Amino acid sequence: MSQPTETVTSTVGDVSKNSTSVDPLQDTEMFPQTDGAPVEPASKDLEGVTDSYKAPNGANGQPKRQKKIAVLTSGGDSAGMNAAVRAVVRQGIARGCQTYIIREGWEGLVRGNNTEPTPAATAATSPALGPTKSVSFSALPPSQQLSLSSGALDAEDGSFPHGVNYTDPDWIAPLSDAPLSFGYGELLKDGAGEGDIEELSAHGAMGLAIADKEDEKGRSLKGRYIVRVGWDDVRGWLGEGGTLIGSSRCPSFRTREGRMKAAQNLIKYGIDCLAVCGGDGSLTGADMLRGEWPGLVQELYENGQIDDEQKEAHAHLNIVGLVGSIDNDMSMTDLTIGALTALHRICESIDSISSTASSHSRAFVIEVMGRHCGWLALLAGIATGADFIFIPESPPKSDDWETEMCDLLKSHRVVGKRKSIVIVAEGALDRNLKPIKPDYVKQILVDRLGLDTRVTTLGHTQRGGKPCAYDRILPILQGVQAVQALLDATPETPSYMIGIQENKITKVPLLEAVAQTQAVAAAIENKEFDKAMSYRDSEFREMLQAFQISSSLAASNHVPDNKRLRIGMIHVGAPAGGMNAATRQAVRFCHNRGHTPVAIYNGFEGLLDDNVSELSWLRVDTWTTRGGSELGTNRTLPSHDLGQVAAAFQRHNIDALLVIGGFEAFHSVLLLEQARKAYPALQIPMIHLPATLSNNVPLTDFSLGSDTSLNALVDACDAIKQSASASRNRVFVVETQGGMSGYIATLGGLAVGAVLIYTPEDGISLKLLQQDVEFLQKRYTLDVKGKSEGRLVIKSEKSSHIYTTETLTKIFKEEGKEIFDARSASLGHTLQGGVPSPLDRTRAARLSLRCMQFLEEHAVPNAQHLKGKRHYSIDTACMIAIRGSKVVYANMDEVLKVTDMKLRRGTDEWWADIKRLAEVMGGRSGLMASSSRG
Ligand SMILES: Nc1ncnc2c1ncn2[C@@H]1O[C@H](COP(=O)(O)OP(=O)(O)OP(=O)(O)O)[C@@H](O)[C@H]1O
Ligand SMILES: O=P(O)(O)OC[C@H]1O[C@](O)(CO)[C@@H](O)[C@@H]1O
Ligand SMILES: [Mg+2]
Repeated sequence: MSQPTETVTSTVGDVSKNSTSVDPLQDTEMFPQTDGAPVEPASKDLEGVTDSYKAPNGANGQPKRQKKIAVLTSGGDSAGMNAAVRAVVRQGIARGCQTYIIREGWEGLVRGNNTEPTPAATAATSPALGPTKSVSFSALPPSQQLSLSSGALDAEDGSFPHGVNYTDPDWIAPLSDAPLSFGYGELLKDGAGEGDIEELSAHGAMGLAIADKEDEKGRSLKGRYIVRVGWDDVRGWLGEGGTLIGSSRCPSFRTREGRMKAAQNLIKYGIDCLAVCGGDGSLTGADMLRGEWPGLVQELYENGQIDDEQKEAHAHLNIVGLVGSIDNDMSMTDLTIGALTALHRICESIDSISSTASSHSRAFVIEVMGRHCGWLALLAGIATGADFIFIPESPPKSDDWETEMCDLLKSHRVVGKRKSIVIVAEGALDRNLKPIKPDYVKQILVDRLGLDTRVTTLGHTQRGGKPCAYDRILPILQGVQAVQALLDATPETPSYMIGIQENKITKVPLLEAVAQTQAVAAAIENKEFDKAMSYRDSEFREMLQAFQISSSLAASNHVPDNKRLRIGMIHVGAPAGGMNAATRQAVRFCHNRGHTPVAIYNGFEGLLDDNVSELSWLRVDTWTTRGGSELGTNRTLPSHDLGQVAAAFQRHNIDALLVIGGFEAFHSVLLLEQARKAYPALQIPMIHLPATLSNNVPLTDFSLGSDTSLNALVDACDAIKQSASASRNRVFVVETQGGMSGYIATLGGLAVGAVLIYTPEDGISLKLLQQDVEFLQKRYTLDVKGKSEGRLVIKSEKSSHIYTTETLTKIFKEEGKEIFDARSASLGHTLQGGVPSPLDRTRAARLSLRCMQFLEEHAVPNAQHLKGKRHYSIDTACMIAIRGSKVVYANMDEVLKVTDMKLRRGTDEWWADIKRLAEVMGGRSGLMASSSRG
């Protein structure tokens, strides 16, 4: 990973100069100053913080400072920010740090705390431990309190796989050593902000009633922006939309004076590590604060606002960025926290609009968010099968885009399409940088095509609502790595931004990511659109290509007649979300290139019955949104009758084969490849596109359908947890599908905050059950009486033959005694999901396009007439796989090497370590860790 260059530094420098002029519309002052008073001189008194922890001694016998980590959310809110805050807080505590939240983004940091906490608020609650337990970290070896190396850093490209080493028992700080709650969590969750209990009380009984609701102990957040939090303060936050700690656009932080106040407040509270979750602007601000830090500290010292000790202790500030923004506009990461949830909201809306559009044969012009980035519009276009999109990075090709658009929509109408959907990104531009606005687009459609057209602006509905599964998992994985990056930071290391590339959590220098993001905007401003696209990640470019191919009916891309292929498409195994979207993209590719898409219905059984036909462009139009399998699928393998399968390929002149499905689909390609020698008709290129909710296909990190399934699980578990919480003291054992793979249980468990997860990989033993019961008893005992949270235990269906879901539930019920109760729920086939998730739809389109390109590259036309004259190497019978940060084609030999054919799963499941992480985040590891080791 290259370090930021000087040019990059000067780019950022320019931004800071320009940014002193604040756009009043962008940065509305949200919070009137409460007293207008300047921030008081910093004192070392840790106002409102009760734990008088004994810092352990360092090597020289002097007390060591315990790390203090604060987290804030800034810029436009996005779903998943709460999960990020929860992850930073819990991971920070698990690593022996003190944790703080900063309310209202940079604004809160500039303001600091103007009020003292009420006496009640100073009492940290940890019922079993007494109200103000001192935190004794002397029990921990010193190495655990400061920089712990992940050991998993991939030196090659500066990124690391998912793991901090969760399996190391010494890694985790005992949870019982720290106060579980400081009491503010519930207030924040209930939406309390600047309430003023005294003032409300002055308004009589009504006021009191409201005040009572805010906090029965008289706690208030008024004037308090830097708030100490404990483990339980962030409980129940995973499923909440927006950001519970508040966000803002803060004009004063754009000024040095504002950042000076922020620095003073950080020092005042002894905070030396800061995690910032926000968009490009917020992270630019973070980078500026870190860059200016030495100067700010010096100035505070010279002004007498901090003393020698503080100056020395705060010579460096460690900052890490988590990218939270629905726009997905940050460079050097594939996805930002919240972008996928916004895509969920958009797809829900456009799916609904589509049915009414079709009923009335109407056109709809839909505006989606994205000030400078077309990701939402592009992905929504693919996921919903829209006809035309406008995005800032890639404006329509011609200056006369009106004609370009009308021609395309007309071509769709000519083949019989009843509806027309045009998606316009908020920041859409033409090639001359003139904004393209929905009303104008509508007028064109009415005037030129005579279409009955409506405009819908989705607005802030896109930013709201509960996070999808991925926007819970991603912020947890990234939040954990953010804490790691903070603990690993030295004065010499740059500030990092935690990102993701395909399925690999990465850390990249913040400065570089910010500079590249700004370079996209600059390229657009300079009308260098190719350059702007080149700065977006490769996924973005492939998605655009997939969209263009799927919506164009032009013959201009047709290959010459003698290169045209008949490409077979078949579904094998159980249905999975995204199978139909993948097939649609494959069919559209064929039409775009002049090939013939040949559908094989009902799997290999159907092939033997000659249940085969060609698919038209229009026939697959609505398939993006359809769950299940439109072709029909079953588990029959070609080995059922290999000879007849080969004969059928010959009869139908199949030149190449796309196989979409799970483990059986992989097995089918393997069998077909192995039979190539015996049957010349099988001498065709073939590719497997993994699709199964179990995600048990070896080698690939993800199969289509697994995201849909996780979302179905999350929805169900949210409802179950609500019931469990309402009934108090209740544990729910939730059974998931997944065959011999614990993927759904593990990732689902992480996403819903399950306290225990059982998988076939790890199995269940009596000893484990005893420990788990002990943990549950401990955990419920620590809850504030009458306020117990419902807790979830996720059990994969094949975790144990003996300890079935029913048995487990009975054991928990019996052993819970008066402390907790137990119930069970089995999710069964609901996990196949209804409507496929946007991630599965778009991933399907992208991977399917790659598969078709692979087949086109390797196939020869009229394969069946060249019997015996062709010999394909094993490299032409492949699986397309997402592997770490890459999409790869792996031949059957390569796949076999990492396959356990008996257990029908991979031998190197990338997520194995995530179960340990889920145990950390659910509290089991910390609570069961001994505080007496040393
Ligand atoms: N150049 C800058 N210098 C200092 N602070 C900045 C700078 N740019 C932004 N900030 C701070 O970050 C805040 C949020 O920035 P912005 O409004 O650009 O949103 P964002 O973080 O990009 O998120 P999103 O675009 O997703 O809404 C600003 O109000 C300001 O306080
Ligand atoms: O909520 P606000 O402050 O009006 O900001 C809206 C903007 O924020 C975003 O949602 C995120 O940057 C943009 O897509 C949108 O233009
Ligand atoms: Mg932004």
